[in-house]
Amino acid sequence: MADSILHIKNAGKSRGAMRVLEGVSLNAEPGQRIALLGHNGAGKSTLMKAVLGLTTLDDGRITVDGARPGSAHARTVTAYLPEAVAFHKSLTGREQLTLFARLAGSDMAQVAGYLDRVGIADAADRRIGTYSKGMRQRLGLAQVLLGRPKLALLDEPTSGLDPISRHELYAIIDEMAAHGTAVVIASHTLTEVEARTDRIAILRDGRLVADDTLDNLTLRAGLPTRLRVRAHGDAAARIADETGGTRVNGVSVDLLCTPDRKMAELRRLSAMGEAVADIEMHPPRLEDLYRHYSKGDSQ
Ligand SMILES: Nc1ncnc2c1ncn2[C@@H]1O[C@H](COP(=O)(O)OP(=O)(O)OP(=O)(O)O)[C@@H](O)[C@H]1O
Repeated sequence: MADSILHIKNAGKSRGAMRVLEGVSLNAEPGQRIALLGHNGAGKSTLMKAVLGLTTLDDGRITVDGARPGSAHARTVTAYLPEAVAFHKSLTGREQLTLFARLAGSDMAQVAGYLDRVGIADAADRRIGTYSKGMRQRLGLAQVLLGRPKLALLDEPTSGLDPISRHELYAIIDEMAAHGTAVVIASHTLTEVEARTDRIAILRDGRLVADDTLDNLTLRAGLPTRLRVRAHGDAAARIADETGGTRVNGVSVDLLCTPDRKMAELRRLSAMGEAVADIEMHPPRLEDLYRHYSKGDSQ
């Protein structure tokens, strides 16, 4: 698409005899938050490195804001947060970020504001060698923010962070996206990306096996929704009998129904009147979808 910041077309790469990327096409538009998922060794880091210009492709083409990965323009508009951020241990957080601002030609007056934004203002004048992993991760995020990138690549950004820090990090990612940055997040933490991304891309053995919104992936997978029906009095046996569901405890019955059968099933339950006290719906989670797409159930 013309207004994509990141265009990946048919990316292919071999390492020795192994094909680590094959026919991968992916676009990222301004303001989009894309989760890049895949098992260990699926090719996520290789793809990110190719976008950063740190490794070359054997086939296909990548452009970043119209430029070649690794070119001066692509580097200016791209920010990268590696999983394990490495800094000069002897510098303070403020010195490191000021150094980065100078190198990147960013506004140095904003350093304090970014340190505050990521929650390490109090530790700004301590040496990075004394920081916890989470604090280094926050400093890395400040560095990403300071570059005001059009494209941010975040590799497992929440690893090493406690639950509150994770929540704060996603709030910052949301803000970046709201300001137009396209954010690609490689992650294994499905519950987080489920709620906080616009699109899910799944790599399996170097191939992209899914790339869509969570809703569309759910529809296409056709995985069942679980209906948990709570019975009134002793009606559970009757409900299980009439619906073919499974009794799960004294008063409830579980029914699995595909998306196209869901409304019919609800109408049938509703026609049972007083026998049904309550119905809880449990649609498939990203975890179920991930398993479906990454294990090849989709083909
Ligand atoms: N420098 C390298 N030399 C040889 N093979 C490599 C190199 N880097 C990666 N590979 C191989 O390429 C494949 C893809 O690796 P990659 O690191 O891209 O996967 P990943 O999806 O990022 O995995 P993880 O979730 O474990 O970080 C793997 O089989 C890996 O062994």
